[in-house]
Amino acid sequence: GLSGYFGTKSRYEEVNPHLVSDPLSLGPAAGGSLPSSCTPLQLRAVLRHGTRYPTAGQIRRLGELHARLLRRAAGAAACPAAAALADWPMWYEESLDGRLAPQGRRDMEQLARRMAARFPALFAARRRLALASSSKHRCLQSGAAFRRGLGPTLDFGGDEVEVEVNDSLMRFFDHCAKFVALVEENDAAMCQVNAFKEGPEMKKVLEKVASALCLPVEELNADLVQVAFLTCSYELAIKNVTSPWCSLFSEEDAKVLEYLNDLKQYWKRGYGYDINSRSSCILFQDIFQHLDKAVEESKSSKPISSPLIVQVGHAETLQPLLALMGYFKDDEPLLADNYARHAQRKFRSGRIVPYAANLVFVLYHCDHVNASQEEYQVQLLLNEKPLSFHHSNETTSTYTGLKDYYKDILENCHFKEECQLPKVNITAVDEL
Ligand SMILES: O=P(O)(O)O[C@@H]1[C@@H](OP(=O)(O)O)[C@H](OP(=O)(O)O)[C@H](O)[C@H](OP(=O)(O)O)[C@H]1OP(=O)(O)O
Repeated sequence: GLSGYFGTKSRYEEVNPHLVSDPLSLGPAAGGSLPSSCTPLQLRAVLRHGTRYPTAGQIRRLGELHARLLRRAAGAAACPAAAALADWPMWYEESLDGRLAPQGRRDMEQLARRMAARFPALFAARRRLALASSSKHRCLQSGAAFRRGLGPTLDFGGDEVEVEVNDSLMRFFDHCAKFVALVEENDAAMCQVNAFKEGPEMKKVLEKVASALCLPVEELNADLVQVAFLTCSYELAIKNVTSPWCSLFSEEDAKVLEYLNDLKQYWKRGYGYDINSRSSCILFQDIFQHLDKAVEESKSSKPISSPLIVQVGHAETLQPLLALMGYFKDDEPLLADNYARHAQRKFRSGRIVPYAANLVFVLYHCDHVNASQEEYQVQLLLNEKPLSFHHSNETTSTYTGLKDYYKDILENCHFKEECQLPKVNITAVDEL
């Protein structure tokens, strides 16, 4: 099927297929677990919102393409694919603009229930849950759904869904002037993405789609073909149906369109430019400040003030953070002209940040089993699967070992300085 190639529009089930038959299953047991003398002290989760509707811009494009097919279908010659799509009811309205879909609420409720089942001691009654979110509607709604998923038996301080808006941590990219000016608002920054849209792989896809739709190829462009592919992904994620839009694409085409989406993620949120990941150091440091605090409290036998911290953001919250930490980095950059060389790449956004993606830091306190064992240990889970630490290749690390590995970021990455616009007016991409 095509569903493995939907990039950031992938269902969470793509990375955890066992959830299809049982949404509450914890899946295969993760290796490398800690001894029973270790108890979790703090859990910090950074989530992407659940399944959402397309953004207004994409809905507008889809409307345009659909209208074109309607006009085409009114013409003389028979063209079955175009006729089928002209008949397809265009039900997306611009007002849906990236809002959380009902499936997105379920994504979050179920994720919360699995997390609680995985860490029963932390999610026990009367533990404090600090819940924060980006100001976007889909994230606030995701936060509320997550909390609802924890259910009435867990007492997190009454019924009111208190989700704190925290854009400085969840939308740090908006507040980073250097990122906004040099990447977000700089057309030249996306030159690899734009070059790929005009390149030979996309040209082939365009010609195939144009021929299936009996349209002159000049009437199509990469953005319209991409929206057709996106619609296939949205219909599956939101409505769980295989839409007629999917029939326009083969698996080969899907791989090309996945690469197009990954190129955007790479240059806007990943390794493409340093500022993409550096802008997230404010979030990275916040995570370690809270871990530090929990260690201090534990050392002085105080109750942990924030045992559970859950924050809901975007693909563009998680992806830069993972890049800052060095995950999913290929030897070669993703470029318009090295599609073929990247068939086995690590950077596949559908595997990293599907809907409801989650990165979880768990801090443990371990009673001394022997003198050499460190008291504080950490585990990292991405989409509920252990991530190996780069410094050890293991799935658990001593807290001091982890801090030592990221010492430079923790000490020398300052959001304000990193995000300051350079005094000279640079917009050339090679100077970024
Ligand atoms: O779906 P698109 O192409 O409109 O892009 C989304 C962005 O919309 P925009 O291009 O600014 O209109 C959208 O931007 P806003 O937050 O709406 O400003 C997000 O960046 C979204 O990521 P996520 O789904 O919230 O994790 C973006 O989605 P992904 O690129 O993460 O799939």
